[in-house]
Amino acid sequence: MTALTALPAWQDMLTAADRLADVDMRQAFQHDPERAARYSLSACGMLLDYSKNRIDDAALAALFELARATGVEEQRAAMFSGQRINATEDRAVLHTALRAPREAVVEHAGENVVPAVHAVLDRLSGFAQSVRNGEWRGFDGHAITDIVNIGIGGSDLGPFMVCEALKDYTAQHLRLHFVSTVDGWQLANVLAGLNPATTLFIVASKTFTTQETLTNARAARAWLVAAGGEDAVARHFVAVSTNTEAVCQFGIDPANMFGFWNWVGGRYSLWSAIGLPILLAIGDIHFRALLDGAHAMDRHFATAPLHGNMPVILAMLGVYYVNGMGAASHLISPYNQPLHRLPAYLQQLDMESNGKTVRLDGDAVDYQTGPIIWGEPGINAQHAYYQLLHQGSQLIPVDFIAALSNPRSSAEHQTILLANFLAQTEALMCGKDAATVRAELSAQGLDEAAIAALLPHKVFAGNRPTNTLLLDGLDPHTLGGLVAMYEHKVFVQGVVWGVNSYDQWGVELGKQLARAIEAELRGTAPAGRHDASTSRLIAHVRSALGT
Ligand SMILES: O=P(O)(O)OC[C@H]1O[C@H](O)[C@H](O)[C@@H](O)[C@@H]1O
Repeated sequence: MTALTALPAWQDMLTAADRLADVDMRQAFQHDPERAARYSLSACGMLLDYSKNRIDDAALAALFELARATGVEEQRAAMFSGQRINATEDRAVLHTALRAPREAVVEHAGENVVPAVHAVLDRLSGFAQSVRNGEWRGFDGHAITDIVNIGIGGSDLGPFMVCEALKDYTAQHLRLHFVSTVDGWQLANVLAGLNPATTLFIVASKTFTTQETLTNARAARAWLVAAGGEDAVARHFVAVSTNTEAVCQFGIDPANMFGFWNWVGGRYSLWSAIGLPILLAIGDIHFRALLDGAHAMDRHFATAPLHGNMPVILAMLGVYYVNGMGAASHLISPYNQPLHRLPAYLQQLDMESNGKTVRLDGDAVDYQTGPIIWGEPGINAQHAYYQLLHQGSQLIPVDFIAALSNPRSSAEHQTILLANFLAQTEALMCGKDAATVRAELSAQGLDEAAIAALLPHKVFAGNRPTNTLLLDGLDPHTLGGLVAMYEHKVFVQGVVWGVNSYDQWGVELGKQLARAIEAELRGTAPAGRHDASTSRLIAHVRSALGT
């Protein structure tokens, strides 16, 4: 038994989950007229209603006690104050410093990092402004029309998600493109529509060693040089990285490089220079509003008591379902189309952070950790996989997310969208019992035999948990708060489970093996020792490649 499962608060959480696994939430609402108000809170332009969960005051008390007992408050203070909580990489975790106001003081290794953060931000703003207003010219004197961000993982998902989410704030005259995969189809497809003389490439890589990114960057560079010569590189390539040496080696002038720091995790980096595509798309004022929104959530997370703390509430509900009720996944259901990349972004944020089975102290866990995060825009999902949510055998907690203000959508569209949004959480909780189904079928004139045959298929058990998040609008400030809220949710869960949410050793093995297989596929290395399946597949691929 680990220290975690031996905690009285852990046992109390399990007891509460046992007691409430089959609670009838409908009855809980009937018995407590204050339930919806009591289990709701507003912060940072968002209303969170978590009343449609299998909880009561005692269960919540156990969950907050578990957070306290596992040191969430101490670890939170340690993170904000720059302690090296990413122990396996011996690094601080200070993405919160990236959105700290200019006058704030955040110490790292005895130095206030905020002035350096703002110095890079100011440089980025100046550069973005010159591209946006056409002062920055390409090799033949024309202004930039297209920006291609070349990056993967945290150097792609965050900027891409935000650029999509804030489309309404985007400069019309600049087109953004994101190239991430080393399936050369993607780069070829993007470049096919572009003019080298008016295209700016951002090579975004924290480490500047990522094979996919460097392969794409080399190909893009060759494409540019073929049109504009070597001298064109300085006008058309900028780099975002923590690795100045590798940027120089690649052939990008450090004057065209924007740096950040190893205390910013890749999946927590959209607030840093990695956010350059966002800055180019939405401009300085809106980018700073995004940072301010995230900062407001940082303050909320740092100061609100656990029971009134959005990220803590969401995190502990998640722990409750994973460990108390066996939920294996968690669905993210945004109803605003511009949030279509939010689930993918949160997949990396959550699963790369908490998809671990070894605790920080080196011991194996004896409990489940991070759930599978999945999702698509909600209304499309209603017409696809919601069947499984309503009548499937899995317990799948859902976050329903929608913006109240949606200026580009007509009142007609918005009303229908929100009606569906609300109806789903109601249906998931209330379900439809046999008596109601029977009455409906009988009103349709079905005879008793037909009713008996159809009835079990049309019953909805209900009692399925959801959180409802209503955003005032899908604006930069609120989006910043929403993203920061999920960052902190992941942090809290990581603390409870005792894992290091800030490393990602699990992605290394595949990369290591790929290097060896790559040489075999090229025919530059003899056949290696593989399992029979892999050897046979390598031979099959080699014959297709003709090597
Ligand atoms: O920004 P980079 O150093 O190129 O890294 C890009 C991505 O690749 C890695 O494999 C990690 O799994 C991610 O956490 C990271 O965001």
